[in-house]
Amino acid sequence: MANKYSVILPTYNERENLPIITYLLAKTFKENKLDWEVVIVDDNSPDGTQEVAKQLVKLYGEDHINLQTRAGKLGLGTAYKFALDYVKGNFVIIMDADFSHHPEAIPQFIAKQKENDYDIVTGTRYAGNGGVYGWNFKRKLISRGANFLASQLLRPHVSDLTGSFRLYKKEVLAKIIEVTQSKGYVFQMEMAVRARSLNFTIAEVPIAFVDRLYGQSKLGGDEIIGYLKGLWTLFTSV
Ligand SMILES: Nc1nc2c(ncn2[C@@H]2O[C@H](COP(=O)(O)OP(=O)(O)O[C@H]3O[C@H](CO)[C@@H](O)[C@H](O)[C@@H]3O)[C@@H](O)[C@H]2O)c(=O)[nH]1
Ligand SMILES: [Mg+2]
Repeated sequence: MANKYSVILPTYNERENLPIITYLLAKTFKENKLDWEVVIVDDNSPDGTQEVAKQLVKLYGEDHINLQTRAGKLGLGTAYKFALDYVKGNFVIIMDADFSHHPEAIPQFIAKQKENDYDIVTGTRYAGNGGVYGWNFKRKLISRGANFLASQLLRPHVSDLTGSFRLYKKEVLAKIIEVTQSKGYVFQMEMAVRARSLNFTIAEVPIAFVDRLYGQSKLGGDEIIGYLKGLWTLFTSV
């Protein structure tokens, strides 16, 4: 059976970004002759993201764009969990909808996965020629601090624990999600830690993370507190 790649795109107020990211995803998959779909999970964004998404379903067809909606903002972690039920591909790519994760890296993820039939390929900003562009000092410090804390407590096997541009075998993602409890941004870190305890193989691809062009980040104080709580729970339980 030929491989199919399902991209899960969680959206909250991504009206401007969604058409362009979808266009670039479609272009990348077509150019590389890959079977693809995008599962959009929109949490009733007040900016009208859903109206834009409905137009995209018409434009690209239901086979390629699957719009799923929830009644309100329920968090990034639960969006992936929710989307998994609708995924038709045997591989799943999770990424942000705001261009911080660029579709052009996807062929590299796929090539890396094939090198050794890896279970997971994760993008890293903190190894090789990876990097972060456009963030202010405070945001860089939060991300570095989150990774440093986690690296001290959890001795990770990946260089970017909080990044969220990743490729999974679908059944691997399902097994990890089954045992992952976090609801917010901390989800990414917990998934990487669970992947290790379940003995899945992980490879890394350096990525350039560029801050969003349109709209605002949804990372707030409550997410940071959620991260610290999640980190502590993992430290004391894994
Ligand atoms: N459906 C849904 N989508 C959400 C929610 N919260 C955020 N999103 C979507 O999730 C993606 C990431 O959100 P951003 O608000 O752009 O995150 P960021 O601050 O740029 O954070 C990035 O860096 C973090 C630290 O490295 C990452 O943990 C995070 O995943 C992301 O890559 C975007 O597509 C955004 O619309 C939510 O509650 N529900
Ligand atoms: Mg972002």
